[in-house]
Amino acid sequence: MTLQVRLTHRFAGFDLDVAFDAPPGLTVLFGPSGSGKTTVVNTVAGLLRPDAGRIAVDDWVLTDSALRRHLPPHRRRLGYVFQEGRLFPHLSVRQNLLYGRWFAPRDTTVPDLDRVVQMLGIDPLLARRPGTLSGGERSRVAIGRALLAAPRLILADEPLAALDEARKAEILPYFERLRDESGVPILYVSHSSAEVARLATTVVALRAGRVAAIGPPAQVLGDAGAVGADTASVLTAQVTGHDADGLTRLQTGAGPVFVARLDAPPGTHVRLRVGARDVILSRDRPQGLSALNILAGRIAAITAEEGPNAQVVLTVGSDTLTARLTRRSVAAMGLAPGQPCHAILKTVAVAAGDIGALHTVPPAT
Ligand SMILES: Nc1ncnc2c1ncn2[C@@H]1O[C@H](COP(=O)(O)OP(=O)(O)OP(=O)(O)O)[C@@H](O)[C@H]1O
Repeated sequence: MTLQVRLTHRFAGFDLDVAFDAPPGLTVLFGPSGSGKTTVVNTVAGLLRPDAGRIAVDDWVLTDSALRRHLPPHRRRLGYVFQEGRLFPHLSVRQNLLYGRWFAPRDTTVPDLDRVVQMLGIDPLLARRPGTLSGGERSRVAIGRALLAAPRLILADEPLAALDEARKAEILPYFERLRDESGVPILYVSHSSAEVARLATTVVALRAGRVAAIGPPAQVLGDAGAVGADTASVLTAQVTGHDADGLTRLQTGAGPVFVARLDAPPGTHVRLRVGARDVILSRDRPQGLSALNILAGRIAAITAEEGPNAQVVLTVGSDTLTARLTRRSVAAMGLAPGQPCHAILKTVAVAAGDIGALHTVPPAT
């Protein structure tokens, strides 16, 4: 199933004109405050009727201004996951989950409650009321409720924004499962490039009401025109072992990388996020540095930014790595496309772990 969005809408002082497809998997709408993310989501949800446009999931048309079709929100077959879950406080977790089913049409196969409960690890919570749950537990219940409505599309509007880092880390794997197992496109709004690197199958970067870039996270996060100062790279790697001093060894296409111990067995595939500001370049292989993570690559492109900085894009193995440095440094080092170069990574974040085979939730039809 693919969500197709084409829409134009004008508010006083704001002009939205976007077109994108969200294929199966998780599509992040990513952009700064005021770029139009919520307006797009509200239009897809049916809460806002756009001036013009067409929104469809395959041939299920939600909005088509030319046909004057605009389905009301409750007939759109959407599952919602909001900040804090927005659960009903007077109902138990079980009743909240079953509430989702009311929205599933009679002729659809609703995912099995037990399977969803197992997938989200919420079995011990079923008899409790939302008021007694942690923020992360509430989010998991909200994901379950959305799935049990047998939706054709899941909308998640900054679902982690209200959670602290520890709770975010707890809930992210469940969004990965949802992405990998629900079979339903997920449209996910976020400000956070870390969430994009970890979760996105596709990124739609919005800027001032327009699509600035669309593509896989490695491509869009490396595009300064699309994501501004937050440029980052996504590298693919595989866990090769755990060392006695508490570090985990990973193999990238351009050499080994060490990170703080990762709770994942050898062979696990992970995505690494490296901010462009966290990369230092050296023409020669540096010696005597405290940095552990040094990758050998080749300069693919150098782009001047506005102001004193430039972006240098390296090919490292089959990935690309972007470094931000001053134009003065680029000139002083005599950097040019095609040259071999070493990248010293000051900080490496593990963005996503392979979570292995899990109980499959049958796709909603
Ligand atoms: N009902 C409305 N009437 C007038 N202007 C609106 C309305 N809703 C949104 N806007 C304007 O449209 C622009 C885009 O807003 P929107 O909420 O879609 O941005 P956003 O990317 O979701 O921002 P944030 O990340 O802060 O939630 C803003 O300039 C906002 O002020």
